[in-house]
Amino acid sequence: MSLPPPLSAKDKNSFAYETVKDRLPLIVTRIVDFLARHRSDILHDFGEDADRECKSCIGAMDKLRYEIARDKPIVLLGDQYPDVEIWNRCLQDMRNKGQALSWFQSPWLLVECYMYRCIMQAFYLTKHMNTTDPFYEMKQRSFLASENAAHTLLSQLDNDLQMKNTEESTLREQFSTYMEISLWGNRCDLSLSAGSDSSQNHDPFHQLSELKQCLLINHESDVYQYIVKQHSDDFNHDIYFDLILDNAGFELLGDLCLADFLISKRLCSRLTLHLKMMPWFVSDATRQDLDWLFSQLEKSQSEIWQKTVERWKEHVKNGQWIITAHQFYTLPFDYSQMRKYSSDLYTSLTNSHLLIFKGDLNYRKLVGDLKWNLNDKFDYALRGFHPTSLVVLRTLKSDVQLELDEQSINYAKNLDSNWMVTGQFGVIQWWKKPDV
Ligand SMILES: O=P(O)(O)OC[C@H]1O[C@](O)(CO)[C@@H](O)[C@@H]1O
Ligand SMILES: [Mn+2]
Repeated sequence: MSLPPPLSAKDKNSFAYETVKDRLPLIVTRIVDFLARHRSDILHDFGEDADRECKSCIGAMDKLRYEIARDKPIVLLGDQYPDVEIWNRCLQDMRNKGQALSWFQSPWLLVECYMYRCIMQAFYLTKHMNTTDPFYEMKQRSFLASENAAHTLLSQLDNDLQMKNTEESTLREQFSTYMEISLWGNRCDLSLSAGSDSSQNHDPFHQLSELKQCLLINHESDVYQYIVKQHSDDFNHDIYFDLILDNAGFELLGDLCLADFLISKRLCSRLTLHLKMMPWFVSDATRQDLDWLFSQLEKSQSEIWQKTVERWKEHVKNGQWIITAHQFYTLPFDYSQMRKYSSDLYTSLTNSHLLIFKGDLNYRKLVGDLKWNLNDKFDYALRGFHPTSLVVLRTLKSDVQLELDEQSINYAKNLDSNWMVTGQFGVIQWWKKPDV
């Protein structure tokens, strides 16, 4: 199988170059700010030892920034986190094959993942800060600034779920609505804006019809037909879905609304939510972010928020929602390598009827972050990652996209010359596993 080369910052006209040159150092700078702001609290709460650790984290961030800017070699990791061995083996293998290992010369996916892993290494090497999430303030702030939109969303969900014996056409419409709410929530990510505001201020339902024109691929009805078929093939059997989550905050809220809708309307009987095991790409959701979101709903004055979180906790308690975080999602591999490096995860996904992947990074990993042509086939780009049928809900924030027709390309280009990287456009792209 001949494959295109990986996206890389060595190509000076690429978004990868811009990201490694400007965006990544800015993200590291924001962590220095974060640490500097909290240093006196850390000293006060945990003493001199912790203060020294805070200083060492600041030093590690400065060093990281310098090494990125100077295109220094990528070196092996040295903390005690359980994934170190696999990371180092990957880096060592690349070195043995004579591949360049530096910030601007290596594949973009590798260096971008490596940066977040290096950030966490600095924290993992401390005694007092090894559970600190350097992005938590940004994530929480962005959710709190989206409170009105969150209220509108949860009220509408409450209405829709109260409706009993929903007609088929209404159910179909509601399915589209929650898919699109989840999709456009992906505009609210913080790594693209290097952590500055990305809150949702508008009525999310109102915006949907307007946003239709930004939807460059819409396979919603294929997905719906597929789900209906799963039910009609065997009325009584259990239907399992997996939702591979992306960002915390308003995006996560929208994803949970979709997950709730799918369970409550019995479109599936069990849904597994996949989180990240460590802070990742600034805004990606961890278990702590999910717990924090639940606590915000619980302590709210709003009856609807409280009722919603009660229902969500019930889904977890009765096993209809399974919450998990696998190490694979924070390794530098793309999804075609999952079977080799995390066969347990791959096998569990083969038991699912539908995988819903959220966001840009998941898309990059599905297609290997390679320099595909816009009209290349999505099926081909998956390179054998075929555990089960899948759909991606993604806004475009990097210069890779598959199977886009000429008309849509021209349309988007005319509206915005940077159409591939601003998050303005989105796709709902579907791949069906062939029947055997
Ligand atoms: O949260 P998402 O949708 O995966 O987006 C993260 C994207 O933002 C960027 O970090 C911007 O640099 C991309 O590299 C990445 O693909
Ligand atoms: Mn993300």
